[in-house]
Amino acid sequence: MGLPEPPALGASALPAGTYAGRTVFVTGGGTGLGRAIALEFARLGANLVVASRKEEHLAAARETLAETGAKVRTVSCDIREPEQITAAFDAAVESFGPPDVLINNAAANFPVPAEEMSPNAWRTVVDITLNGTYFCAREFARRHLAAGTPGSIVNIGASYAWTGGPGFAHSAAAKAGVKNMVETLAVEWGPYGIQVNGLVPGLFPHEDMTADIKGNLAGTHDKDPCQPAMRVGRLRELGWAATFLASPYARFVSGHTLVVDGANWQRRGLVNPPVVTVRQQMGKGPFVLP
Ligand SMILES: CCCCCCCCCCC/C=C/C(=O)SCCNC(=O)CCNC(=O)[C@H](O)C(C)(C)COP(=O)(O)OP(=O)(O)OC[C@H]1O[C@@H](n2cnc3c(N)ncnc32)[C@H](O)[C@@H]1OP(=O)(O)O
Ligand SMILES: NC(=O)C1=CN([C@@H]2O[C@H](COP(=O)(O)OP(=O)(O)OC[C@H]3O[C@@H](n4cnc5c(N)ncnc54)[C@H](OP(=O)(O)O)[C@@H]3O)[C@@H](O)[C@H]2O)C=CC1
Repeated sequence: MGLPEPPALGASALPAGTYAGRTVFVTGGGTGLGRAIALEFARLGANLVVASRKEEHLAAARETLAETGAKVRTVSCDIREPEQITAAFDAAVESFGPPDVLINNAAANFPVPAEEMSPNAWRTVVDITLNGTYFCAREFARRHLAAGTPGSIVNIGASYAWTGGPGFAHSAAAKAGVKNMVETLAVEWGPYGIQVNGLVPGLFPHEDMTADIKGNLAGTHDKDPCQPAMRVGRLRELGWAATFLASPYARFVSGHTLVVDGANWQRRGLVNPPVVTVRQQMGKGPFVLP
């Protein structure tokens, strides 16, 4: 049986118009989970700013969000580059005024055994996932602190921030940093009216997943018997959690990271199954020095 299915797409726990007149800035909002999150804010009346590198992804955001009637601005931006982030926020202000909410969703990841990872591969994932998240939060907060206005930040994380992530050493370390940053920044910026929270998706397969990750998920299906929920996450479930965390109904929630994964990260057996190395899971032979 597993956990019941959620209400249908289009339903909402929050009152209609909760975000009317508000602007939400979503990094990586043209694909997968970022687009699903942006969609839920749009349904609740927000203006959306979507920032990422690729025009095809920005076009996808415009197309999806247009269906809701929301006003949308897309901006080309690599979050590794602080000056591009400043320019993206300037563009947001030009269209709608200062963003009220920042969804730090953009990230990078690919499975690779730690011993095979190049220094540049490590740096790239940490630079996008950890540094880029901080640079965006910094830009958002500086503007609010200078103006004396409140705001809300939601950083998208991953449960291997707590558990470690064999096969994803770079991303797991970066996400641990992201979770820790939530706790620090919530305290530093709370006195100025800025909430900072984390939101951790469990397994939410989607069409935009990179080939590497899709390939490794080939055996996973909708009613996933490997998870306590006996199913994977529905994209709207993450969108609903994000709209709640950033809403007026969650004003006293700050410094918290909410896990939306049907308890998958808590799963343990009475007896451990045999260890299968990351190399075996990825179909690789023994490591040899190049
Ligand atoms: C093993 C079991 C698997 C189970 C599956 C479970 C899956 C659950 C995952 C749940 C958590 C998910 C977290 C996520 O973050 S999902 C988000 C993923 N989305 C993306 O990553 C989108 C953005 N990604 C990218 O743009 C690119 O993939 C990249 C991160 C590589 C950045 O692109 P950029 O153009 O800046 O970088 P380069 O192509 O120049 O590459 C930089 C270095 O990285 C090396 N590299 C790239 N890909 C791989 C790879 N697949 N394996 C090893 N190394 C890789 C590349 O060679 C460069 O290094 P060098 O210069 O040294 O060659
Ligand atoms: N899907 C899942 O099951 C899980 C996802 N997560 C987290 O959820 C979030 C979304 O993941 P998901 O939707 O699956 O992944 P996607 O690969 O679909 O999305 C990643 C997004 O990040 C953007 N991005 C990547 N690098 C940069 C950059 N340097 N500058 C700006 N934007 C960038 C990409 O856009 P562009 O290429 O246009 O730059 C893309 O839209 C991530 O934080 C991920 O770690 C966590 C656990 C599980």
